[in-house]
Parts: sequence; structure tokens; C-alpha cells
Amino acid sequence: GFFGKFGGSFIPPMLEVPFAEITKAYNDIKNSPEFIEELKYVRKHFQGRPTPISFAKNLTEHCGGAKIYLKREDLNHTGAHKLNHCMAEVILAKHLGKKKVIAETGAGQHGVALATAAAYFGLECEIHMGEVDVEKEHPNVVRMKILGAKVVTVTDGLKTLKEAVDSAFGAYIQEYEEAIYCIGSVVGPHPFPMMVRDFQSVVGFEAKEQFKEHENKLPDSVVACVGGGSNAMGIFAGFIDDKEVGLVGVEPLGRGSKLGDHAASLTYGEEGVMHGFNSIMLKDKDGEPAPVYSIGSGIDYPSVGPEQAYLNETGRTTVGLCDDKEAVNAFYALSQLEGIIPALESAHAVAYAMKIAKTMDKDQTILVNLSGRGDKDIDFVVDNHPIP
Ligand SMILES: CC/C=C(/N=C/c1c(COP(=O)(O)O)cnc(C)c1O)C(=O)O
Repeated sequence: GFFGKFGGSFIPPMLEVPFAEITKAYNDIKNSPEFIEELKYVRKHFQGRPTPISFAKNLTEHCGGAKIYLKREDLNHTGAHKLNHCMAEVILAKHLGKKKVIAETGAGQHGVALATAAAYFGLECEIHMGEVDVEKEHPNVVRMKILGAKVVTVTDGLKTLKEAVDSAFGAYIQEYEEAIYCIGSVVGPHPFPMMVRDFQSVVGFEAKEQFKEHENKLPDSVVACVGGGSNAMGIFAGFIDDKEVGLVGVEPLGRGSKLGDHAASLTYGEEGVMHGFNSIMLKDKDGEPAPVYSIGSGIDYPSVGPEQAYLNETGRTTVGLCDDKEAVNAFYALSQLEGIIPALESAHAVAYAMKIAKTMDKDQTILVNLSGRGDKDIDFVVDNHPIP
């Protein structure tokens, strides 16, 4: 369960057996024809996969350099990439005879996706969400409830994503016999980072084939925003062995580089264990997870997936930065130039692509993982950042 020195499973002894069960069940089903067939079926007939790759012609001309392509995970059912792992996590939960799934959510996309998968497969769903995010991503809270999920509002600490994970894990520990934790990204104790990356890899495999239909070659750069790292690992999966393809994870610089004003874990963090895994995390002076901030509720997380940390340390991936202002600018630019309203998280990847496109030749190409749509963000953005 390690990626170099990163990853592992730092969990209380009482969870050793439940996590061993999850790991065994996953290893049992991941190559079984039934699991593969069921996942293929729900992806095609329920999620609406494959999602297209769109050439952002107007955005490309606006930037005046490399051609920008978008992998449209905003068109995946529920409006983000999250359903790719939630459907698989709930199939695994059923295989383990679980009655209930528990998770955290920040942007509410993972919460909506898990509630959707739980409704589809007939399981109970409990989502923990920071009070700040309950307010800010209100449309997604309403969707979770309509879908039959119980939403637990978390009022500890900063009342955002990190606290939602703490709270959800605490609830899971109380009922790990009949429930399973369905984590929202490539984070957490082994086997979660591996499992979620496997479940998201469909995005990268689709994208590699689709991109060659557009350009008859591979992209020069693949760009994705990084919160925990699941949408990035998913699209990177299709290109990881093609060394000529640059892989860029974009971290949120929020209000600036002062600790507490951003969530750029790989850029400013150091090695440390939190939420059951060793990775590169932002620490306060006591070595605890530092306060973090981003305009994107799904990327304000003080650590990052262990595989992401490993790929960055070995130089296979590089890190880009995007602050709130650039993200809002990209949110409006993509909307007004391409007719696509992106999630604020995804807007970080779009903003970075816009930045590097200008420095690249017109025959070069950038593929952005457009991880989600911005419906959840429209009131917050318009209320705080007037439409240009
Ligand atoms: C699990 C906590 C993260 C959430 N969302 C993260 C997110 C992210 C960042 O998550 P990762 O892909 O795992 O880095 C990117 N794009 C969209 C549309 C997102 O909603 C959530 O709760 O919905």
C-alpha cells in the first residue's frame, strides 16, 4: 500500500480487520468478469460514458497559443468525475454485504455522487459536510437530501473539508460492521488511494483514444486541478507511460502563499501522516494539519494523495499554481467563450492551461480534465465576483 515512502495505512488497531476485509474484497473482485461487466454497464447506461473531449476553439484563440482541449467530466452524471469512483465503491460495499455507506464531502459533488450510487444500488447513505460548505454549496446539499442521503453538518474547526473527513471517519468507526467508508479522493489509508485511482482511470484511458481521434498524436501537456488528486490521477492514468506527455497538477494558491491562505500541499508542504496515510501535507507549528483555504470547496485539503506525492518526487508530474482571482477569471472566461460553466475547482486547471497556452506554439496541445460543472457555484461566484 505504499508509493515509495508515501501511502500506507496508519489506522487504529480496531480497524485493521475491517480494512483487511476491504482490501481482500477489492482484490477479489477487481479482475472478476462480473465486476468489470457491471461497472461497464452502469458507466454506459447510467453515467452516460464515455464523456467527450471538446476542442475549446474560442478559448484557444483568446489565449493565442497552444490548442486547449477539455475532457468533459462535467457531462458525467451528477456533474463531476466523482461518480466514476462512487458507483464502484458502492458495488464493493454490496459485495461486502454492507447496508450503509459513509463519506465526507467538500464541494458536495462527492456527496451527491455517493448519494446517487447509494440510491441506484439501494443502500443507506450518510454524508458529513462542513457548515461553511453546507452554506456555500447549498444546491448540492438539497440534491443529496432529495436523493435520500442523511447530511451531517460539521461545526468543528474551519468547518470545511478536513473536518468533514474527521467527522465521517469518527462515524464510520462507530459502525464499521454494517457500514463502509467510501472516500472521495485518492487519499486515506490503503487500499483507498489505489482503489479510487483505479476507478478514475477510465477517464484517462478514454481520453487517450479520443485525443488521438482529434489530433493523431498525444497531447504535449495534461492539466488537472489537485485537491486530494483523484481527477488528476484518473486522467494521468492514460498517459503515465508516455514520458513525452507532461502531467501537471494544479494546486490552489487561494489568497496567497501565507500558511492558511492556500491549500498548495505539494508546493509548500512537508512529509507527514494525516487521515491514515503518509504524504506531503501542510503543517502548523505543532505539526498538526495547518488551516487551509481555497475558493474551491473541493480542493481546500491540507494533504494530497500519496501517489501524487510520489509522482511529483520522482519528477513524472509537475505542480502548477492558480489563485482565487485566476480561477474566477477562468470561470467566467470558459463560460463566456465556450458556453461551459466550470466548477470552481476545475476552473483552476482551466486558468493554468490559459497561462501556459500563451507560452506555447500554436501546433502544441493541452488536455485539461474539466472535472465538474459550476452549477453548485453560480450564486456564490456572482454574489462575490460581479459578472464581467
Ligand atoms: C471529497 C472531497 C472533494 C470534493 N470535490 C472535489 C473536486 C475536485 C478535487 O478533488 P480531486 O479530483 O480528488 O483532487 C475537483 N473537481 C471537482 C468538480 C470537485 O468537486 C467533494 O466533496 O465534492
